[in-house]
Amino acid sequence: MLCLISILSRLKRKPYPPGPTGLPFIGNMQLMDQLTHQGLAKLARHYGGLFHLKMGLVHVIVISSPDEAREVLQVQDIIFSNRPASVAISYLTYNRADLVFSHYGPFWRKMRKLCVVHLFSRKRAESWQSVRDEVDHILRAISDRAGLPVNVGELVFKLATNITYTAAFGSKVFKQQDEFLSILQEFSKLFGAFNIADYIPFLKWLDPSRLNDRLTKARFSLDRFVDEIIDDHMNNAKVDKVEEDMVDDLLNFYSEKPKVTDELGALQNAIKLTRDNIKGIIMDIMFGGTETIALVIEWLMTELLRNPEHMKRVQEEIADIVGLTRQVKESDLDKLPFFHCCIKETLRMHPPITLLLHETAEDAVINGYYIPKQSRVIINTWAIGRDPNSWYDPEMFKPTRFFEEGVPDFKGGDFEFLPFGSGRRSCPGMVLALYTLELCVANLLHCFTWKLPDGMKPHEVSVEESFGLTTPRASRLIAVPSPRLLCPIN
Ligand code: HEM
Repeated sequence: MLCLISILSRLKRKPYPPGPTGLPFIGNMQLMDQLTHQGLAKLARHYGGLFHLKMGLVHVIVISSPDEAREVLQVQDIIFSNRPASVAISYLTYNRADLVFSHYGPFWRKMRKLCVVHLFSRKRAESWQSVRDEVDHILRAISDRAGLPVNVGELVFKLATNITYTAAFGSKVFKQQDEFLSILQEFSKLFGAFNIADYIPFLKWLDPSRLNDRLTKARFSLDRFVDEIIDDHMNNAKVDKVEEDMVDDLLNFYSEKPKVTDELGALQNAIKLTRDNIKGIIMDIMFGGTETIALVIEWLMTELLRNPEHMKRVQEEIADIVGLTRQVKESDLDKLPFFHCCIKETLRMHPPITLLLHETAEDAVINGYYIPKQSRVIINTWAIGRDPNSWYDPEMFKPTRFFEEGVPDFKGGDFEFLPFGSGRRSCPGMVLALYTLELCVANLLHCFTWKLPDGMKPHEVSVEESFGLTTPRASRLIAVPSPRLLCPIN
C-alpha cells in the first residue's frame, strides 16, 4: 500500500529540472570533478540556467542565470536560506555554532545582528588601527625590495591575514600567528576533502574516507589555541575601548559573564554566546575575511598589469586627488570613481567565492520544476558575472562599463552581479571588506610603479585559476615595484 502511495505521489509530482541522466544508486557521482565553477558553467551551457544533479542520495540544484538567482535569493528566499554542511564542516563548526553554517532561523538572526551591528560595521573598521598599521608595514616591506621581483600574491595574503588576525585577537598574540595559520590550513584542507559519507549519509558511522582522526586533532588544536586567548582576554580586560579587539567585543556577549545593566545591556542580555559560538565566529572571520580580500587584490593587480592603459589611468586619478607627497587616506577613497570601476570589474570577473551554497528548508517549485526539501543549491556567481545575456564582452576587463547607465551593481538587488551574494545570507562583511581592500590596493597603486619581470609582455600574464572553496590564480603573481612618491614611505 505504502509503495503504491509513493508511486502515485511521484507520478503527481512535477519533474526535476533538466540534467544529465544518472546511474542507479550513485546518480551523477561520476561528474564529481565537474563541481567547480567552470565545470558547472559548462554543464549550464548544455542544460540551462537551472539544472539538477543527483550525487549519491543528495539532490543538487545548480543556478547559473540571474532570473533563477532572483527566485532563490529574493522571491522564495525563506525556503532557500539554509546552509548545507558536510560531515567535516558540522564537526569543525561545533555543529553549526557559527554564523556561516547555521541554518536560517532565530539563532542565525541573533548571530547576524551581532556581526552586522557590532563586529563588521564601517565605524568599527575605521577604528581598526590594524588596517592602517599593516598597510604601512607592507608598503615599507615593498619599498625595501624596490627594483626586485616581488611575489604579490604572497604579500597580499600576508597583509590580509595580519589585518584580520590583529583585529580578531589584538596585537599581543601576534607571535603565535604561525601556529594559528597552520591550524587554519588543516581546517581548509578538511573543509574541501572528499568524503563519500556526505553523499551517502548512512555510511557515516563507517568513516569511509578515514577523516575522523584528522577532524578530532584539528578541532582539539583550535580549542587549545582559542581557549587560551579567551581566558587571557577575560583575565586582562582592556580599560581603553579603542584598544578592544573582536574577542573583547564577543566576550561582552559571553554567557558566563554576569548580566549587565548599561546601555548595551539589552542586546547583551538578549544574545548569549557560548565558547563554541565565539570560536565559530572567529573561524568565520578568519576564513571569510582573509583569502577573499587577498584574492581580489591579487586579481586586480593582475588585470591592471595585463591592461597598462587602465593602470596608467587609475594611478593618474589617485595622484590628481592625493598628490605625490603622501599616501592615500580613508578620506580620499570616495573621490576615485575610475578606481571603484576597476574594483567592480575585478569582482565581476573574479568573484572570490564563485559558488554560493544554500539548502532548501522544504519542497519548492521553480519554473514548474520540483526542488525537494534538503536539496543543495549552488549559485554560480562566476557564470552569472560572465553571462553574455547580461554583459557585453564578458571575458574582457572593461572597467568603464560601470560608468554606463543601468549597469548592474553589487550593492542593490541586481542578480547579474553577485560577488557578495544577495538577500538574507549575503555577506555581512562587505563594508569592512571594501574598506580594507580599497585602502590596501589604492596605496599599492599610488606608492609604486609596477612592471612585469624578465621582459614579460602584458598579454603573457596568466589568468589561469585554480579551484577550491575560493578561486585564486593558478600561480602567484610576480611584479617589480619601484617608488613613485616624492617622499619616503613612513
Ligand atoms: C572581498 C571580500 C569578500 C567577499 C567577495 C565576500 C563574499 C561573500 C559571499 C559571496 C558570501 C555568501 C553569500 C551567500 O551564500 O548567499 C559571504 C558570506 C559571509 N561573509 Fe563574506 N565576503 C568577503 C569578505 C568578508 C569579510 C571581510 C568578512 C568578515 C570579517 C566576511 C564574513 C562573511 C560571513 C560571516 C558570511 C556568512 C553570512 C551568513 O551566512 O549569514 N566576508 N561572503
